[in-house]
Amino acid sequence: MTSLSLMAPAKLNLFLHINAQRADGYHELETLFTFLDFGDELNFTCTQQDDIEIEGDTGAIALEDNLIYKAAVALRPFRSVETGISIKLSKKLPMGGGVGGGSSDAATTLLAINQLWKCNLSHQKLAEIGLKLGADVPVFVNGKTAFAQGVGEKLTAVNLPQRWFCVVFPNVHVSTGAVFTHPDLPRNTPRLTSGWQLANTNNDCEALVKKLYPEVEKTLGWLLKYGPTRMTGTGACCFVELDCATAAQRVLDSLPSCWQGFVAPSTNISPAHTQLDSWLKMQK
Ligand SMILES: C[C@@](CO)(OP(=O)(O)O)[C@H](O)COP(=O)(O)OP(=O)(O)OC[C@H]1O[C@@H](n2ccc(N)nc2=O)[C@H](O)[C@@H]1O
Ligand SMILES: Nc1ncnc2c1ncn2[C@@H]1O[C@H](COP(=O)(O)OP(=O)(O)O)[C@@H](O)[C@H]1O
Repeated sequence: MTSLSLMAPAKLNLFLHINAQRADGYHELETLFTFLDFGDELNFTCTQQDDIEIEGDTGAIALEDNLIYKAAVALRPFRSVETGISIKLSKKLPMGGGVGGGSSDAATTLLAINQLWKCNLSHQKLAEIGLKLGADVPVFVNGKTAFAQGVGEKLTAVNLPQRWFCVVFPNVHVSTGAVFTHPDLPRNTPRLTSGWQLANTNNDCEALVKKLYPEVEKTLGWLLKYGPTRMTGTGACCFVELDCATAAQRVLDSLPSCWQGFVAPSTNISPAHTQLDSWLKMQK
């Protein structure tokens, strides 16, 4: 049966400004998303049974709560072949880490099953479907480094120079919802009207998350000696930007054993899109 393997890459928020809160509780953001050439691995295979199976590193997440499953269910109405799907997940990204692990898995699932079930949906349509699964899903479906506004769905592609990052996960799970519903979260950063200089930006969630999770504050302090350091999304992952792989690896090698981490280069095009393009060429 036809099969397809794609990465679900990590994302970093190089900055994250919160401008306002909408009536529905979601927040208007301005953020700069970039992808890393590192992430979960998903293998998709069409099956004779008319069901959606997920195996591998699903952790404690129930099938119906898994964003991979939700993405597959969302595409079932558009299926034009009589097959089910079996999905093997190899998890590399920390859950609830601010690197978009769940959202990226969902987006990669939409991209892959759109092909295998011959749904023939545009990426615009997949992004609309993805937005219902999570605010971060559209940027992964779109697959380009982007300045994002709205809740994260209004995307303007940008090209950034490649940088190397060491990303550290201080082993605390930060709930995105808990941060966004916290009374102390700043929600009134003025919108960027004429572009941005990274030096004049920040992550508006950082001060609150440092207060709620001292381990995050410790991680940011430890990384600071190596270079410009920031928390991604609502955390808990923090990153330091470096000039080359060697410098990034040196940071990882000196990481305290109580923390996890990885190093990877940034990429303006999501690896999932690069892999999908190669797969499509081979189908011709
Ligand atoms: C904060 C960001 C920044 O990129 O990333 P993470 O830290 O999650 O990686 C995203 O906006 C997260 O996107 P995502 O992780 O898909 O969040 P969702 O599941 O849509 O929302 C989880 C909860 O976060 C809050 N939320 C999320 C996005 C947003 N623009 N405003 C919000 O208020 C809402 O309370 C929502 O119920
Ligand atoms: N396949 C999945 N991988 C990771 N998290 C998932 C998955 N499916 C559902 N989730 C849930 O989504 C949450 C993380 O969503 P995600 O978009 O990855 O945010 P973050 O960027 O904070 O990791 C996790 O707390 C987890 O409960």
